[in-house]
Amino acid sequence: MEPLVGVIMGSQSDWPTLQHACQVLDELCVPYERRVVSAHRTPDEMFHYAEQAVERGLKAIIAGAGGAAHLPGMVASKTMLPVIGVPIQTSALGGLDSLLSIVQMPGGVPVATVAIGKAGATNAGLLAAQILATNDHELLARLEARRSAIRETVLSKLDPADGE
Ligand SMILES: Nc1c(C(=O)O)ncn1[C@@H]1O[C@H](COP(=O)(O)O)[C@@H](O)[C@H]1O
Repeated sequence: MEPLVGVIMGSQSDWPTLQHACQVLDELCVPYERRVVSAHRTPDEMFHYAEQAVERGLKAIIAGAGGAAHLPGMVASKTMLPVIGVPIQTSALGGLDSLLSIVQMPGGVPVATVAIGKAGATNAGLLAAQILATNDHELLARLEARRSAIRETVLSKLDPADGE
């Protein structure tokens, strides 16, 4: 199946975080591709990737980067696809550097920014799936089932001291 979501990251070292977005897409049977591409280290390839994304059939891009995290914003500047930015946790500044680099886009070029790290990557996968589900009833049903399962888990553990 042709990929509908592009999962890109500034470095292979971001994979432990971005794999959580891919796990969600796998779980929901959303076809995706994954690739390392960097605004800083491979700028020409990054522009090419962003420029070709629509005509290659992608519907959303998840872009993770750490530190001076320019990748999501630069990709967003070169495509009309929705771009979801995932801030990578960093050892120097805890990921606040990544978060602020991604979230503070100038008006006119949006990046949908999620939380730092694993939970953010998971939500990025879900958000991409929810965008696709606006046009896919079966995917919507899978998302609803996943949400119901979360609800059931919480309801089954209402007493926080259960199991002590
Ligand atoms: N923020 C960016 C960009 C970019 O924004 O284009 N390219 C790489 N990086 C980040 O550099 C960090 C360290 O990378 P290395 O581990 O390869 O040194 C990674 O978190 C990556 O996302």
